[in-house]
Amino acid sequence: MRFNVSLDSPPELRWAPVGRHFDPAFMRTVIGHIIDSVIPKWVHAIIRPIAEEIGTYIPQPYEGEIRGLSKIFGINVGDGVLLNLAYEFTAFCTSIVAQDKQGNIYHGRNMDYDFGNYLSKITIDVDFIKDGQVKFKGTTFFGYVGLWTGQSPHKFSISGNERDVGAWWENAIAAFLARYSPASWLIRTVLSEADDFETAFYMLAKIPIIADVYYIIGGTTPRQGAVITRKRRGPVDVWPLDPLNGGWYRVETNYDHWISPPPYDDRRTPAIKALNKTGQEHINLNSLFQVLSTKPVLNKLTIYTTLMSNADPDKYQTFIRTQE
Ligand SMILES: CCCCCCCCCCCCCCCC(=O)NCCO
Repeated sequence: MRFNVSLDSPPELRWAPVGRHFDPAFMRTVIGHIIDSVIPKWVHAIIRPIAEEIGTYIPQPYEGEIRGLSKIFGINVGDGVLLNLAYEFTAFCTSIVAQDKQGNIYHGRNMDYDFGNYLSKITIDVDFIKDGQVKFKGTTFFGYVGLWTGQSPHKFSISGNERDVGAWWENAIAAFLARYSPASWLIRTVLSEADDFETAFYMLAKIPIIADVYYIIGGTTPRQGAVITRKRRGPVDVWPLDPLNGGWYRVETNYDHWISPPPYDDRRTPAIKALNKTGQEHINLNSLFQVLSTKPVLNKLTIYTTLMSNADPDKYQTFIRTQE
């Protein structure tokens, strides 16, 4: 499903046209289920009242959008905030950035997460419109205002993958109260504000965030692609494309690239094998889709696959993948 969201409308009102396509009762079922499963009871009890004071802690447009969405769904705004901070160790994603022989950059990602039976029904592609133009695109679960996947047309694309966060809530809430950005909000902020690949890269590497993450960025010209491994206050590692030395792609799952993935969750090796079999001369959005469809890169938790080619933004496309 693809929707337009107008950045020229006030944040509190801009999601209302999308809301008309979803049943609020179904949304409340999804929200209740995820809150009960994901948010520790102690976090819910302590943070919900704080989260209700959202104007104090949350910058625009996120504050207004979460307030507006909570009204549409008929839920407590504190719950709306908490769900928008959700960042889970059960998220197992794969992102790939690759360059073909002509220097074109392709970027794809699988979003693997629990609750696929619900979340596949509220996965949406959004064109964020400013002054009649698409300012940026993104893929999200309706109600989740951050972006884990998005593109600034003709400039760059970004995906985010979870980095081992363990029991992250405590530190994340502390960092949030110190006004660090949630990792998915930083992706959206960069899509909205960065004028070029270099600025986007710098912002993703440097701006403080509330939890560790991998940012995968692709550009429009040769060698514009990298995996940025982040801790809260800055970069741990930057792993750029290096096509002249065989590095025509980078695969990031949920483990530091310089460490072997655990044998019980090795999606990296099958992805690398599939990319090598494809070859740089045959990489394009179709073959990238095939790589992202190789098991276990594609697995029972995969909710969606998004494909992006920044020089050709009309090709931005998301496929729902939920498996039986
Ligand atoms: C204002 C109401 C909010 C309603 C939100 C409804 C659905 C939200 C579902 C939240 C799911 C969070 C997904 C995060 C996955 C993740 O951490 N990915 C890490 C990157 O791969």
